[in-house]
Parts: sequence; structure tokens; C-alpha cells
Amino acid sequence: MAHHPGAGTEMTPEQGKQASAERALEFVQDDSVVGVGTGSTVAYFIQGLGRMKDRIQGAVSSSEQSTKLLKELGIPVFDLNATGPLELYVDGADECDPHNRLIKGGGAALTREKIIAAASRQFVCIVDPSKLVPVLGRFPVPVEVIPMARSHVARQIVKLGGDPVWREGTVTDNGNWILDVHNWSITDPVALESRLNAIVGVVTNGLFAARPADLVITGGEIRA
Ligand SMILES: O=C(CO)[C@H](O)[C@H](O)COP(=O)(O)O
Repeated sequence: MAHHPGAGTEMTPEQGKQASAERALEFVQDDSVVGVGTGSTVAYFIQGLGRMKDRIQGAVSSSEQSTKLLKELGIPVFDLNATGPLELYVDGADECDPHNRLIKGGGAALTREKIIAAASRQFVCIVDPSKLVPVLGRFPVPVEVIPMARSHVARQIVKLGGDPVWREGTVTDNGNWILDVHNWSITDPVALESRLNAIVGVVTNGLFAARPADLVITGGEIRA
């Protein structure tokens, strides 16, 4: 049974993540294939899916990390090409603005996350209240790049006013690298998402603005 802390209840960020993940389980339909994101909040959601695994067909996973957790619990993991569009995608975020626009990719899984979000009818974002911001941009925007294009993309990002820092040592599940873009005043996230995507060598970027979350659960409460 999901636990919904009441208004004013003091919660640690960890309890906030767990409460949001538990609440998201209510959106899982019987006999469905569920899109599953990546991160510590999603890890709680996967635990919950494990408890109801007999009621679902399985999952489509956004990362090797989530695939491992799903398989450890005996939840079948499917290829998105085999399932077609999904009813539900559940994922966390690094930042969330009042319009449900997000920055994601702290865990470097942004490309597969964006693909599954795009292929799903409903994107439910699960966060703890510390992720809510009035304006996106405190958290650096991750940009996944083809390795040979790293310097070229970084120079183009500087021209757009950002301060790119190579996340050295991180290789994405797709074999690419990450630039984290700091010190950006993001006035129009939809336009910036599109400008970044237009730089040759960029695979994708962590702004989820053109396709924001449909619903945000924060600390277990559905945000109106
Ligand atoms: O975008 C992500 C991974 O690429 C995660 O959703 C984001 O980093 C939030 O993670 P956590 O739930 O651990 O705070």
C-alpha cells in the first residue's frame, strides 16, 4: 500500500524520492510494458515494480543500470523496437520548472530517456521537492556528443553563451561523451533545446522542454 505523507510532513530528500516512486506505481496498468528511467528515484520505482511484476508484461529500460536492477528482480526487459509506443514512462529529473520542463542527464542516460519519453503517451516525472525550481539553469545542462566532435561542440556552445565542461571519464551507454554546460541563463528552454540539437556532433541534450513531463509527482504529491 502506498504511503502518502500529508501536507507539512517533514521529509528528507530520500523519503521524498521514495514517496514519489511509490505514488507513480498507481499509474501502472495491468498487463502493460512500462517505460523505466534511470537514477536513485527510479531505483525505488523499480523496487515497487518488482512487487507487482506478475501484473505487468515487463519494461523498456533507459540504461544498462536500470536494466540490471530490473533483471535482478525478474522483470522482463524489452527492446523498444519490439514493443511499439508505450502507455507510461516514469523517470526522475535533476530540475523541474513550473511548466514541467526538465533538466535531465545527471546520470548520463539522457538520450535513451528522451527516446522512451518521446515514444510514450504519458510521462510521469518523480522527484523530491529539492528538484523544483522557478527557472531552469541552476543544474548544468548535459549534452551528449560524438567523441570526435567534443571540442567543436564546446566552441559552438560558448558562442551560445554557455560554459561547457567535459565530464571526463564518463562514457554513455551509447559510447559517447558528455559536456555539462554551466552558467546559462535559460530564458527560452524550447528554443535552446532546439539550438543545441542543431549543432553537428550533438546526439541529444538534457533539456526536456519541447516534450515536458505530463505530470510531476513531488514528495508523493501529484503537482496540479
Ligand atoms: O536524468 C537522470 C539520469 O540521466 C536522472 O533522472 C536524474 O539524474 C535524477 O536522478 P536521481 O533520481 O538520482 O536524483
